[in-house]
Amino acid sequence: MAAKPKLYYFKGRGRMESIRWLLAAAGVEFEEEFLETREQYEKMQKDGHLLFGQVPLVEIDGMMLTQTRAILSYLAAKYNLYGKDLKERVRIDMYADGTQDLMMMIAVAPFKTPKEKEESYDLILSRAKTRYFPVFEKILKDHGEAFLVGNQLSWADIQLLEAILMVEELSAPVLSDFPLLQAFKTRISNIPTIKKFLQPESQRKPPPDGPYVEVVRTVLKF
Ligand SMILES: N[C@@H](CCC(=O)N[C@@H](CS)C(=O)NCC(=O)O)C(=O)O
Repeated sequence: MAAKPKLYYFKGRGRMESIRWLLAAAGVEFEEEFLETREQYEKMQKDGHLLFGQVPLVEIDGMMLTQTRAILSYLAAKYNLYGKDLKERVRIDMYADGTQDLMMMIAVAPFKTPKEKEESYDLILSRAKTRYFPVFEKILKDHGEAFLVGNQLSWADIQLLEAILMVEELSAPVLSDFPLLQAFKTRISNIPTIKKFLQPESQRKPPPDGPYVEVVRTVLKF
């Protein structure tokens, strides 16, 4: 049996969380090593596994992979979550890049000053409601299927659910004007592997708190 993928990152969401989501949705078990000290990070640098000196790092199929998007597209292809042809694939890429942009705005906000943080959250909610959610509502309407692309689950669906839940943590309810997205959320949340990942005991990480922000600052020295 192939070794389980191993994820090297902080004990929090950041750039690794979408990778955790994709593996979990694919029903793949994974191990994690958490970065907690500067020494650990320096050792990883010395070992030469961090291509550009950065995490996420994922050990899988005999490879040490970095660069979040490269890792996500490898996993999407490997676990049949990347459409049936190039045209589906490029739409999945567009949708996943869009939700990733929105989620990165949320991920960096806790590292800002309280005033900047407040402004960021206002901007995120406005972007979610006026830029991203209307687009996905229309895609679901025009496509008329249970999924964003084609007629089977893809990386785009998984990441959109992740993004919706992150925005809802900032201000629920955010989907009242988006009935198709509300139904999509219910539908995708009930896929058994995803339902399992949404349980409290899973490897899904909570929203960042003060101690997490401090660990990241200490390890990365900023
Ligand atoms: N483009 C890279 C960016 C990775 C990145 O910025 N990682 C941060 C932690 S979330 C890091 O390792 N920063 C240390 C540094 O840039 O020196 C990716 O998407 O994986």
